[in-house]
Amino acid sequence: MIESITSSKQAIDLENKYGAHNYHPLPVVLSKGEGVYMWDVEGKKYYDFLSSYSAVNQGHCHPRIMETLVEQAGTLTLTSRAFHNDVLGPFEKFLSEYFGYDKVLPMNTGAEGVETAIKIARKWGYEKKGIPENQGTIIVAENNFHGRTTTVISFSNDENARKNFGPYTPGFISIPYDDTEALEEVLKTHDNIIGYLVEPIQGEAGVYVPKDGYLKEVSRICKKHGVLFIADEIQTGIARTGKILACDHEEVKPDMLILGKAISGGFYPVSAVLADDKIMEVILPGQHGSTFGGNPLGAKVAMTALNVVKDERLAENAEKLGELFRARIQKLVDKSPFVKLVRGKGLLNAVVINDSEDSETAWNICLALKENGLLAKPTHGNIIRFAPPLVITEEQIHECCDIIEKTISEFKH
Ligand SMILES: Cc1ncc(COP(=O)(O)O)c(CNc2cccc(C(=O)O)c2)c1O
Repeated sequence: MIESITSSKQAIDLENKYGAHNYHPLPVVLSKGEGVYMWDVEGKKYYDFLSSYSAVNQGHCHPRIMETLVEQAGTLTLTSRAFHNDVLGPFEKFLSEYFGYDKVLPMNTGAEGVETAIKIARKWGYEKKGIPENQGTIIVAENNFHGRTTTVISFSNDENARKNFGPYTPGFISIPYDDTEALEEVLKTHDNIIGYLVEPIQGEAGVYVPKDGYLKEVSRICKKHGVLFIADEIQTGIARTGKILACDHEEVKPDMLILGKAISGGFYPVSAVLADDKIMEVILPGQHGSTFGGNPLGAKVAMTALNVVKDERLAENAEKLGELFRARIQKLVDKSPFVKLVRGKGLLNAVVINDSEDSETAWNICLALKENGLLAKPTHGNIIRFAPPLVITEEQIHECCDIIEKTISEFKH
């Protein structure tokens, strides 16, 4: 029997009783989404300022993507890779040309994309670079977030994400983020380095935007030492930061590109690893894959979702309205005791609340924002991420800044 929900409390009670408690959501139960808006079970309307962690850049239930989903869902959803189908090839060509790589390996979730990139990079290290088998090392950045699988949390330094999930996968070394001297030092003092896996902007760590030129320098150093620059653009990609890719701000092309989230506009899990032939050719039949990887339904949805990004000039909109957002919130920084700073790129922004890491202030401000019709959530402790769908208008950004200003100016500890 499927229980129909008539109240938010009823939904939350069901989750508490029957669901694993692996999240701590804000106390709101959503039942409808459209563009930049979501509605809860009681019919209250909200601005979505999280976009499902940048998976809904095109806005909720985008009509063009929905039409593609419905049409393909009634035609052919899944063949497995045991057989060909008439969508995968066109999808792989479309994605390769859209991002400028020779080949694509399609998967489903972001973490699967990261795991896939690690496997390909390792194989390249052993078979192309001549690193002794099982002795390869991939450099990662401290405070990284690349997903929740066992290998990925093995190189996390977030104790909450890794404690009691061991034994951990070896073969990773951490360096400080936004520190190219540390990268160069590791490359000079360690053998068997395969590559550097890094987020162009660290999202979960709290929207840490590196110094201008960081990515260009990372690319130069990796080339100089013959190691792979592996960019995880799962959260920063697909127009979120004001360019199609965050790497585009510095006109660098990573050796391996990992995509997910908004590649399919929030309709269907699609992720992908892109690389040129000299890297991707190390993967031979039977060496990697997934039941749903590259399926016709997800592939068709992703092509429409990516066309929407360009047709609706979402990167340009993110660039313009991101500047406007930060300028408005900066005024708040100047006058409110609660707001320490605002930072970000395009429409990936965060506000650092003027309180200790372990305070409840950021959480309580998000509760107050919810009451005022805007949904956002702290990334860590005292940092609130603000990331609306990229279809937001100038008028809506101003209305949201009004809500944020009102909420913070009325906020009492
Ligand atoms: C940079 C980056 N890389 C990999 C992942 C993993 O993607 P998947 O979640 O699709 O496996 C992310 C995901 N980012 C992210 C951010 C906040 C919460 C959550 C969550 O697991 O609820 C995920 C991410 O932000």
